[in-house]
Amino acid sequence: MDKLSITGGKRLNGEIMVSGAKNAALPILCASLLCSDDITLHNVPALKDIGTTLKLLQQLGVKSQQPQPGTVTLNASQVNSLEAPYELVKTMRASILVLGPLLTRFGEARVSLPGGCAIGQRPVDQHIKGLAALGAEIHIEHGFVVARAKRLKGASIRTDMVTVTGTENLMMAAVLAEGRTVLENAAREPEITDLAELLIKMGARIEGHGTDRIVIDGVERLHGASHHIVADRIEAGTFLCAVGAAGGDIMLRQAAPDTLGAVLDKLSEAGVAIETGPDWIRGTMNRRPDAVGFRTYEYPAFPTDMQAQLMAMNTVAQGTAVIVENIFENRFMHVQELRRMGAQIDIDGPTAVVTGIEALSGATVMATDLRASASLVIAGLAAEGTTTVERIYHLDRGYERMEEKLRQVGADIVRITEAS
Ligand SMILES: CC(=O)N[C@H]1[C@@H](OP(=O)(O)OP(=O)(O)OC[C@H]2O[C@@H](n3ccc(=O)[nH]c3=O)[C@H](O)[C@@H]2O)O[C@H](CO)[C@@H](O)[C@@H]1O
Ligand SMILES: C=C(OP(=O)(O)O)C(=O)O
Repeated sequence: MDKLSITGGKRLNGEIMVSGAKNAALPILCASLLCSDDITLHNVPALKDIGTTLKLLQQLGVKSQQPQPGTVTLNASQVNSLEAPYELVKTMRASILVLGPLLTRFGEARVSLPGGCAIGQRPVDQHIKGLAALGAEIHIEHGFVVARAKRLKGASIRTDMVTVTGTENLMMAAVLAEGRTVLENAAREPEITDLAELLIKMGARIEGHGTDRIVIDGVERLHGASHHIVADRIEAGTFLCAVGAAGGDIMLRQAAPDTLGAVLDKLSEAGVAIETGPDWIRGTMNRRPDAVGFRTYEYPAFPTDMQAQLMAMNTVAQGTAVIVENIFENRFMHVQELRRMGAQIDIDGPTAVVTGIEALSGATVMATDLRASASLVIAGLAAEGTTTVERIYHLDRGYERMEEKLRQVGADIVRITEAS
């Protein structure tokens, strides 16, 4: 299993190209199931989760080609299976995103229930409730969500909480339903907007994406389209936290600063000088950061997917930060690993109190989930001595060549590949 070895204390200086967003690319790949023409996608990041999704789509009968790095063409004219098996779904919860498209286009779908995941229970009851409201006969059978409907019928759906993949699944189901669907309490994440923009290019009639009320008028069929995936705001935010913790001056190219408002505000508050242009963000840090407290909420508030990384920066800040995780009930697993490096963090339920110290000390730590892994890399970059981050397969799910990108800006970081 691969590990990363990081010798901390190097300032980060130079340019990094931001990749396409994992969380936009995953639903968009699944949207290819909605028509029988070619869907061509650009700026698709080379990630393990993308590979898993392509494998799942191939098992369903979708043909895919990658004419050049970052470009994928998908064709779902010969779908021959309507089942997403446990073996693939268990490795990636986003596999649930084939449910809406398969059901609405083919009238049937069997998708394995994703397992309980590291960061929380993450049920899919709202996906099920929404599809039932659209007229699906839907139940759980032998660990699978089994859904059937001759043709879905538009309905008004208000989810009990804001759910990102829930909104995406229901939006994809509604585009081919008969009549109007109104999604109330919809998620407003930029990845929802990116998916809606692709669907509109495919002929869907959608309004209100980017707000909490999305109105979809179903159409008979969709057609081929091409689309450029939006920049990964979480990857960009992760590199900015790294510069906040380790110091330096980095320029992020191909970024989408307008999707990162809450994160850029917090970094500025911590003392990182932030400059932005239409597609770039520059972050400069010449001193120890100031502690910054924050609470995670749905977009446009501070994202849960950045909680661990900003916590890592806070471990070396001046002062004390209070951090509240409101989205997932078990998303502090990086804390005990950060403590191994000397971090002072107390946890009480969803609240973490971080008292900054002058310097962390390198240690061997274990990555437990995707963003926890990123926080350990940030801590390693800021620490004295060498940090070994084990189990980085989590990191490879969501960061494209992270160690190469960091090396490019002067970090001392290497991947150690060992036979498992
Ligand atoms: C592939 C993808 O885009 N993943 C993102 C997506 O995950 P994901 O879409 O799984 O997260 P949700 O927005 O659905 O989850 C929000 C909250 O709602 C709960 N919930 C959700 C659905 C449901 O049917 N029932 C229910 O109780 C969840 O347990 C969680 O507490 O949004 C999360 C919140 O921004 C991010 O951390 C993930 O990176
Ligand atoms: C939690 C995440 O992803 P997923 O929903 O795919 O587990 C993430 O991207 O931080």
